[in-house]
Amino acid sequence: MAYTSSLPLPKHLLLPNRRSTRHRSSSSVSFIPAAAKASGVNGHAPEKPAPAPNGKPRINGVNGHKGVNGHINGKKGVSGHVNGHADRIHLSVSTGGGGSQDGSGLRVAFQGAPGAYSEFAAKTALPGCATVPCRAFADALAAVERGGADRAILPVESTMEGTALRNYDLLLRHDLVVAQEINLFVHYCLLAMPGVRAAEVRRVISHPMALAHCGRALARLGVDREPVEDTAGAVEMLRSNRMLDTAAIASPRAADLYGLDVLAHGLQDESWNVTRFLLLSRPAAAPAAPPANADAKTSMVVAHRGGSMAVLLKVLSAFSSRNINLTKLEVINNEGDGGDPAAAGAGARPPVMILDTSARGAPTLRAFPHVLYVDCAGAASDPRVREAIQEIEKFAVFVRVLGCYAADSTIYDLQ
Ligand SMILES: O=C(O)C(=O)C[C@]1(C(=O)O)C=C[C@@H](O)C=C1
Repeated sequence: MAYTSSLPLPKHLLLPNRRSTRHRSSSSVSFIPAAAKASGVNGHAPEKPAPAPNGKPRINGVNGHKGVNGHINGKKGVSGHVNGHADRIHLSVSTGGGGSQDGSGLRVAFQGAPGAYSEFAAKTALPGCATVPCRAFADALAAVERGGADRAILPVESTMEGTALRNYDLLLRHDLVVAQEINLFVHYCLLAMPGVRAAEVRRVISHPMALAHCGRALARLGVDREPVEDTAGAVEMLRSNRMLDTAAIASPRAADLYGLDVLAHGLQDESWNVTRFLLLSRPAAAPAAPPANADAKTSMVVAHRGGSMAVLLKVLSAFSSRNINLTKLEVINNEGDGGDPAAAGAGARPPVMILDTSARGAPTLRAFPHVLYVDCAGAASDPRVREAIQEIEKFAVFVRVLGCYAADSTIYDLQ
């Protein structure tokens, strides 16, 4: 499993590949904001912060992280620095596509039933939006492509899981761009039908990620685990089937929404559990460039011929020579098989499929065994970022810019 870490702890910079598949490796450096962690005590989540000016609860991010290239991203936050840490407020983001600042008029597709974390993330990013439940993330993305929704929301990394490669795979197959990012604190609760006691629970159902994130607590409970489509879907299932020997892992909000009892709070193995979501849009309906007062971020995927170390150095040099900070770097390789899954044998992961929208005519899906996922500070229109991409294009097989949007280091706490 890939691992995502937060700065500024140097030991987090180079992390082992924990993915169990033999032929694909993935290693990442990725920076979900770490400010609140730094201010927490003994690994416990810090006290709940005052609500942000827009009424959303927030945990302040740090704007003083050291980046991969050692460059310090020391730009001023909206309210200035304290000891090098910026107390940032939520950046307002132009929603484009006819929506207003708070997203009213926009339909946001999410995976799961009402009450899923993805829906909360959408509603936090765009409080005025209408949410559209979908069975799977693929359906949410397809809804946007077909015009049935204006945005899709996709969890792409978490502090416990690292990069959600399954969702990057989806993103790359679609002609959609990143319009906005949002970080959400994920608190898991154990929910059961009213009156059911913890000792009566024999089985726990939830989204596979939620079950994985709560592995230790579930082992202590000694219960069976069963994966279902999403956390809120598990709660809905419990309710509609009046299951009395089963509990669900979901949010406290889902408990309210479906009228279930909360048997336990904070079930996750790590108290610090943040998920980063991306809001995706059709390219034509994406917001214009981020507002001038916002720090911009550009996401891209770089496909190359392999020989990762040399390529990696060249990519890093393209950015560091221009003093551009990286906020994410994920290396994906099919190892030892030249990228040929047939030669690699059973268990090999197929190459990454990326929709190439650059050519004239219909976009085509292309297969690449070696790719890098890169997020850098700065707008795609910034001459330094443009030049860095042009330099990378000289040695890469293919580069696709996935979006340029306002960087948001705020972590929202919906507890
Ligand atoms: O099932 C949900 O509630 C979701 O929004 C999905 C999802 C995920 O896919 O990672 C999102 C965040 C949580 O970590 C658990 C599950």
